[in-house]
Amino acid sequence: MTFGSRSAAEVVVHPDKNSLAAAVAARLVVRVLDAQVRRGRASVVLTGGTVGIQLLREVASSPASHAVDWSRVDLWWGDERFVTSDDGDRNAVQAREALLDTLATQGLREDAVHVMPATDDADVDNPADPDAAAARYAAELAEAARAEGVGGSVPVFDVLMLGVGPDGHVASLFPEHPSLKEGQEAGREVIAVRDSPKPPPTRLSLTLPVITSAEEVWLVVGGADKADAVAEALAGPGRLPASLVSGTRRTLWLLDRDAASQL
Ligand SMILES: O=C1O[C@H](COP(=O)(O)O)[C@@H](O)[C@H](O)[C@H]1O
Repeated sequence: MTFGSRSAAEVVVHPDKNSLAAAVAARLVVRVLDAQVRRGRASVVLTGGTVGIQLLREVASSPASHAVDWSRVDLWWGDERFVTSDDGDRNAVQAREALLDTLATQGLREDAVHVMPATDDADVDNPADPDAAAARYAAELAEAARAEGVGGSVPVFDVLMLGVGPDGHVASLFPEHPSLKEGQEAGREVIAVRDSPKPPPTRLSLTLPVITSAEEVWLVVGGADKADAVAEALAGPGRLPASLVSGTRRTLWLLDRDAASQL
């Protein structure tokens, strides 16, 4: 895979984490509606993390979300912790609790909820092997791309959301971690990350070329502990994975005032 064309970063600052989560939720509902009008369906890549999960709760309680036809939405994940499927550390478990259980009663199809593999999946040949799990998720992406007839190895992502760690990581792509370079050199869509600097140690992640293939990439960041990473990433491409992501049409940094305080 090659990197998509880069769009320039736009920055929107909200007063605090709560208003950030509510505003991103509203923006997400509109983006999904627009995609459905334009191409009949919508495909969203979810993130874990504090604000990433809080914004899902906001969607669940938003009257506007009833305007969406959830039976025509696909959900993917940017990264996942490679633990058992019921582990509360999993981004997918947190997302189900925050939003997806609600959307299941509003038409969201279970086969459109593309969770990343877990260590206890019955259909993973070697459940303990994160590389096999990464390959299986890559195959699921390729199958979706084939079904859409878009060519390439991943489907259209209308919007891909990311949190940013205080160290500048996005998804489970950590600065200077060997998996970052290895995944790219091997041309992989999904990588296994071992010895993650943030627990749990084993994770799965989309790679930079897949992330940058999304039409819109939204970096959703709240908190003063992220301010230095945000400022460094927005200064231009460099050491931090957060500085290397962009959407083909739009790159939005959605911040609270604390996260924006070093700009
Ligand atoms: O480990 C992870 O962390 C990031 C950021 O989380 P936050 O709680 O500091 O906002 C998150 O985006 C990622 O999906 C997750 O696996």
